[in-house]
Amino acid sequence: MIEAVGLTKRYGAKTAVHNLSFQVRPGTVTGFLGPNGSGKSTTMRMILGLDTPTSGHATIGGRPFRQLPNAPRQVGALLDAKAVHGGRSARAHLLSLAQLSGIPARRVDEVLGVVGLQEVAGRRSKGFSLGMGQRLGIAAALLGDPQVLLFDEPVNGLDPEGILWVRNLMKQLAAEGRTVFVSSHLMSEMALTAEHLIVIGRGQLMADMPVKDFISANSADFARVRTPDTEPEQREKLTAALGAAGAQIAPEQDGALRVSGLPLPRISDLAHEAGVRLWELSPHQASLEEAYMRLTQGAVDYRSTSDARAGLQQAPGGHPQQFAAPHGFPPAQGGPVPQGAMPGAQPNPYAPQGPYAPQPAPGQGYPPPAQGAPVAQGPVPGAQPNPYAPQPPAAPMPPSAPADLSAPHHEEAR
Ligand SMILES: Nc1ncnc2c1ncn2[C@@H]1O[C@H](COP(=O)(O)OP(=O)(O)OP(=O)(O)O)[C@@H](O)[C@H]1O
Repeated sequence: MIEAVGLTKRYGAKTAVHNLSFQVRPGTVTGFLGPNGSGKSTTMRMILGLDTPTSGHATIGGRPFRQLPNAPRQVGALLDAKAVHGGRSARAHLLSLAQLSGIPARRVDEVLGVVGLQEVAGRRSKGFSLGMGQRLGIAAALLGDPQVLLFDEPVNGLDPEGILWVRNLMKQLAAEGRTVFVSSHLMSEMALTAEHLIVIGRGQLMADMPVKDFISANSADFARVRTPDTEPEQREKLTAALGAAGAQIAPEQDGALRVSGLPLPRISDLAHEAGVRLWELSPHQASLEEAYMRLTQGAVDYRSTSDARAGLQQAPGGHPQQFAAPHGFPPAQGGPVPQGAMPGAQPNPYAPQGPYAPQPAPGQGYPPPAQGAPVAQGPVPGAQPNPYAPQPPAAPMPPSAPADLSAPHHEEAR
């Protein structure tokens, strides 16, 4: 199990991680989500002993990473797939890591097979594509057959076949009882891979719960309701009846209505009472992506400005901006939801609310959005990109015992 207790990291005036506490349990894939710059990589680096917390601590199996006996046999990590000596072949790179950790050379060929790089094992890694580099990084993480695995954006640059492979690999590793902690920006992928989520925004915990609870806590279920296209007065009658009953209504681009706040049978009854025929009445649940956007929209540091050309796309009979989706929220199925166009419609049903809306830290408001470009990702000066590097004298590696990879997994790391 991985545990963070009150983890805080400040870089000068910048608080990258603030008082973060969570546990990552074995047996499930735990997704680690947050907008760019929210502190995911910093948190992972602190867990792996590559960054020192300003306060708080992180443990793996109850011990700080640097105090783990033979850490590479217990913990595997992919932080930066580019942190590889490009002049070495894939096999030579893995062999050098294996030798440092007392892992037998035969394991190198095993992991090359697992990640599908056998054919190119003799090629220098500097000629590798992004996806091949990711596979090599995953191979390095698996080398010690560890019980605890951390992956920072493992599907970066992978093609659909590669993404499916990573998904199945993560699930398989978790099904074997391992602790799997994986960050990603691909929400649809996380929805398929993770069972549990830890979401941070501006370095602070925003949610720690099963994926299904996260979606229902951060999304409003809604109904799509459609009246006969040929009879616009039916749509108006229904809108009035539903509005009077307390529903929130927003028109969808294809002419249907998005209705929330009323159960489906009640919508049906109200339509019946108003003498309105329905062509469609269907239940919808928001996706993980919608729920995530809704939760984190107040904690995004880097936003694109809208394209001036959008102003040229005049909506029929309306102002161009009426068709702009709320900031940071994807268009609903079937197209963007025009806001404020219907009488009685909620202008923005996606505004943060409820217990999971982001809150500033005590005594510390959210800092204003950072100016300028995001800090480039990659090896941070002074940080060690390779968790398998020999430990400093303060935390000496124990003598490398001849590895027996068929031995039972180390319980203390679980
Ligand atoms: N070595 C450093 N020095 C100064 N600031 C840093 C350093 N490392 C990270 N930061 C800052 O800390 C914040 C968190 O960065 P971090 O890389 O942990 O975020 P992230 O969630 O992993 O982002 P992304 O999703 O874009 O990879 C950012 O504002 C970043 O600029």
